[in-house]
Amino acid sequence: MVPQGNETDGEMVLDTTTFEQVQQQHQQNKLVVGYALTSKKKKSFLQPKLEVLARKKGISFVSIDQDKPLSEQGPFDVVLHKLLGNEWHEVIEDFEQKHPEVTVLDPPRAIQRIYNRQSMLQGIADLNLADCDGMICVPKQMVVLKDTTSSADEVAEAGLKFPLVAKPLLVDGTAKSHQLFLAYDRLSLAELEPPLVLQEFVNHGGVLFKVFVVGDVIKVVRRFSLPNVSNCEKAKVAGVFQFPRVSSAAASVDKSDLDPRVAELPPKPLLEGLVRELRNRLGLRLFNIDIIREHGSTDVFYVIDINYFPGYGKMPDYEQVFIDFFVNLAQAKHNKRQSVKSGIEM
Ligand SMILES: Nc1ncnc2c1ncn2[C@@H]1O[C@H](COP(=O)(O)OP(=O)(O)OP(=O)(O)O)[C@@H](O)[C@H]1O
Ligand SMILES: O=P(O)(O)O[C@H]1[C@H](OP(=O)(O)O)[C@@H](OP(=O)(O)O)[C@@H](O)[C@@H](O)[C@@H]1OP(=O)(O)O
Ligand SMILES: [Mg+2]
Ligand SMILES: [Mg+2]
Repeated sequence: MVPQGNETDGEMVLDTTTFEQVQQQHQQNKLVVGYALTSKKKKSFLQPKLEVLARKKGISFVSIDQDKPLSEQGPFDVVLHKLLGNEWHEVIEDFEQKHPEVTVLDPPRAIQRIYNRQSMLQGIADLNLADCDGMICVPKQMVVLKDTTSSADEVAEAGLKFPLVAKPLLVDGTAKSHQLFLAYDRLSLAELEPPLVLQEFVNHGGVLFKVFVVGDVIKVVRRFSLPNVSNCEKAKVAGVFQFPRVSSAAASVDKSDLDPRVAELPPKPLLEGLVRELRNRLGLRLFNIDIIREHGSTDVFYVIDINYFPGYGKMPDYEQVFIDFFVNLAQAKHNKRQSVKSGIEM
């Protein structure tokens, strides 16, 4: 039996499958996906439509009990996880080592790399994307670990131009790690709280492209972003200003309301090349990339952010995309088992 969704205090509860039932499903060659997600993520991702489609394909979602040893639960074919804290990553890492037969989405070490806004973007500017109909850059940036007062000189030495976006260095899932500021001048840097990265603000016409990745599948949506900063504004304004979180709004932007030069999606070959390279380099299968087009250009793009297991509930058709993804995982596992078996029989 596949777990049934119940509404309790507005929250989906999907953990009614018993240990015996999980074992039974596993023996019947079905795919069992163990999940360890924050309640917010559980609610946005494990929606009823996903559950219905999954049930039809013999895929079941089973809640992982964080208070019990992971190895004593399941057996799982896939472990899907996004929780706060390093402790959890240690648990998953240990589990991965002991259970190489289980697909862990995704490996903690790979996730940790993009939870740091410095290592997140490292290497992107050097990717080999020739013949991909465009150019991928990253904004110039530097890390400030302690004293923001002395960082004004370092900013000048590094050749960074104001205004600068100040972003908390570590993304730890808290609201604070998404609290960004725009600093217009040297003096204002003293008001910022390290550790952070200071990144050049790139004018991009107020539209951002969210590129969602699920295994081999790529889906792009447009979101509103911050407007351009004019030269006049740069000359007149001083101080630091907190960013509104415009780009994580639930709704995508309608293309018809925008200047076509701004709204045009990045070329498909460029996105495919970028995602292929990033998937391999980062070792992640579930992530999204925030990309902006340099204002006035048609083919120069900047990667400004990468997120692990982002808000897929906002990706069109995410339910079917995930079902296909899981079905392919099950098929690949089956093929592997068969080839091992025939190897033994030969
Ligand atoms: N270098 C930049 N130049 C121009 N705009 C930027 C830049 N960096 C960030 N922004 C704007 O600020 C928003 C938030 O920045 P960023 O995506 O890095 O933060 P975040 O907290 O990781 O966001 P998310 O909710 O996507 O995880 C971007 O979506 C974009 O609108
Ligand atoms: O809040 P949403 O569900 O939309 O998802 C957001 C997600 O929050 P959640 O993982 O707690 O859900 C964020 O994760 P943390 O960095 O805070 O870990 C980050 O990935 C955002 O970029 C996602 O928004 P998106 O960029 O996809 O619009
Ligand atoms: Mg972002
Ligand atoms: Mg982010």
